[in-house]
Amino acid sequence: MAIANPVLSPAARSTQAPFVNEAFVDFTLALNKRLMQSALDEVENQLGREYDLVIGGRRLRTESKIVSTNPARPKQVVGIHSKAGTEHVQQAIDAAQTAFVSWSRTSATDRAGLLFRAAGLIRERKFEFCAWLVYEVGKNWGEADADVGETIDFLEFYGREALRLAGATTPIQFPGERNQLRYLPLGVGAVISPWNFPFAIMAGMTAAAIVCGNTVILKPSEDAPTIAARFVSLLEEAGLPDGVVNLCPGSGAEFGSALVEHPQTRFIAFTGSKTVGLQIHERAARTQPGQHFIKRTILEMGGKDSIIVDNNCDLDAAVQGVLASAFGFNGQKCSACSRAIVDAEVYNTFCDRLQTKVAEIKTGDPVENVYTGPVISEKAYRKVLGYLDIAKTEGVVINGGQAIETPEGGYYIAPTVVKDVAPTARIAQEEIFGPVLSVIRSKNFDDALAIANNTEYGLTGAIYSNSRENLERGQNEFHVGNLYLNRKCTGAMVGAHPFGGFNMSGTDSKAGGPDYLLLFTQAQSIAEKITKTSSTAEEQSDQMGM
Ligand SMILES: NC(=O)c1ccc[n+]([C@@H]2O[C@H](COP(=O)([O-])OP(=O)(O)OC[C@H]3O[C@@H](n4cnc5c(N)ncnc54)[C@H](O)[C@@H]3O)[C@@H](O)[C@H]2O)c1
Ligand SMILES: N[C@@H](CCC=O)C(=O)O
Repeated sequence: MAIANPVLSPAARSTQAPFVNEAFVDFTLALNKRLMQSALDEVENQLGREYDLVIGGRRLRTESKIVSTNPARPKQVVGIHSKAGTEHVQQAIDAAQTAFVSWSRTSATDRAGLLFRAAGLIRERKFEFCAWLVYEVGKNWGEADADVGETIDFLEFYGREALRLAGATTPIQFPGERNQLRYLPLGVGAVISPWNFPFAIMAGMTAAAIVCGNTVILKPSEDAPTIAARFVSLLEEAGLPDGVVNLCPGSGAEFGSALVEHPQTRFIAFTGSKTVGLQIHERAARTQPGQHFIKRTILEMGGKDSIIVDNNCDLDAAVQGVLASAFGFNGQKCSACSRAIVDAEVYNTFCDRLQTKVAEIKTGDPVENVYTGPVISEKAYRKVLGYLDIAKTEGVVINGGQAIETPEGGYYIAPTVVKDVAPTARIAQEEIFGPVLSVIRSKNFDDALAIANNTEYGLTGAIYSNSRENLERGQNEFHVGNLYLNRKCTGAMVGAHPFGGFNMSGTDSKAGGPDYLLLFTQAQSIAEKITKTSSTAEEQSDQMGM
């Protein structure tokens, strides 16, 4: 199915044009609403299909399956996926290794071209991909569009970045030598992705790896394999050679860890939880028999992100920013605000205004495009409900605090605000990854900064303040990878907000930034002495001082 979007971008952008972020779809326009509705209808007709593993371009069907279901209606099957077991690891590595021989020698222009064509195809089918995200992970239309838009951005951005890297030179040419600096691919790598940005993060890590000449085994989340399968098919349509991306949905603990430990896996690009990220870090560090390189790990992990609300700020803007950051996609973002640290002078007013606004949030089936939908799975639902029990002992619940039951049995939890939470309380320290916000009172700005820095994480943070001095102090003292001033702490844009966290939030890889591709390469420096036989006419005349 190809649903074109005549409003936004009728044609793929010129690859020569400077990068610009993909425009968001305006769902208030009747035409876009209609296009989205018909995409939802068409995708609904495709739910429940079977998808195979893709290894070396061949489809492989397994007995064992991963069944992906709609979190809003858990009985609705989105896709049935062949499940890679540990026995598929070697097969996938071999296919990737074979493909590496030619893909690593393919020009940067051709590799970037693949990304640009894929971006163009996704742009043409934007509503269709949004619909898949609505069904598979419960995003509302705007959140789905942001995920699809970010995917296009990653493809367009990394394509251009690869061309830029291909033109790298040494800062100087040493007299009498010809000096080169080349960024070579690493080899075969693992891409292990989470379910919460199942398109953008999965496709972004994959695209970055392959545009540098690497080949990969892609292991998407068990909660979102369908979007990955559709992405790999689209890459094939865009001209992906066999074996460059090998799609292996599988269990993280089994297939994922076997892949990480394999002696031929040269790098692991992972985005997910702290616990799994640290396990990967440890396993990858252990040298396996036959391994002759140090594995590289690119690990982006969880967050416990704070917004500081200063006593002199625009309080309505702060309420709005906290609400959007805490409850956008039900707080299921690593960047989500789960701690509002509010100055004592404005604390009560802030809590009252926030309570009123949160009470207006509509929760329901994302197909209807409501603000918040279900959490991803029964496991997540149970985990968040467990934290709601803890919340009742650690603060005063002023919104939500319970599940919302529906006839379809969706995993809904009411947007929850807990005030008077101590900075060291469990709900103020542990990543809940659901619609639960703790509000913490601070004595003054110093106290607010100390509280903001008191978790093991360091991903995003924001400050609402009208004091230049405090905003500047925040820039020096609020220790997070992505700091936002007088705006929400979610919604990083490719190119503008390179994304990645400090401390236990990860290796600060800065996805969507100018340094990201370097992580997927090894730089080689070549120096050739200029001799009569090796030099060009120009170099010979330079040598002779002409
Ligand atoms: N920092 C970021 O950029 C960022 C972005 C998105 C999500 N996240 C984080 O991701 C988490 C939510 O995603 P999730 O629930 O999918 O995370 P997760 O860690 O449970 O799973 C992530 C991926 O790792 C795989 N996996 C699980 N165990 C493994 C193992 N032992 N070895 C190898 N792979 C294994 C999973 O199958 C999945 O594909 C949250 O903590 C969130 O903060 C971080
Ligand atoms: N990049 C996203 C968060 C990704 C993690 O979940 C944001 O900026 O909100």
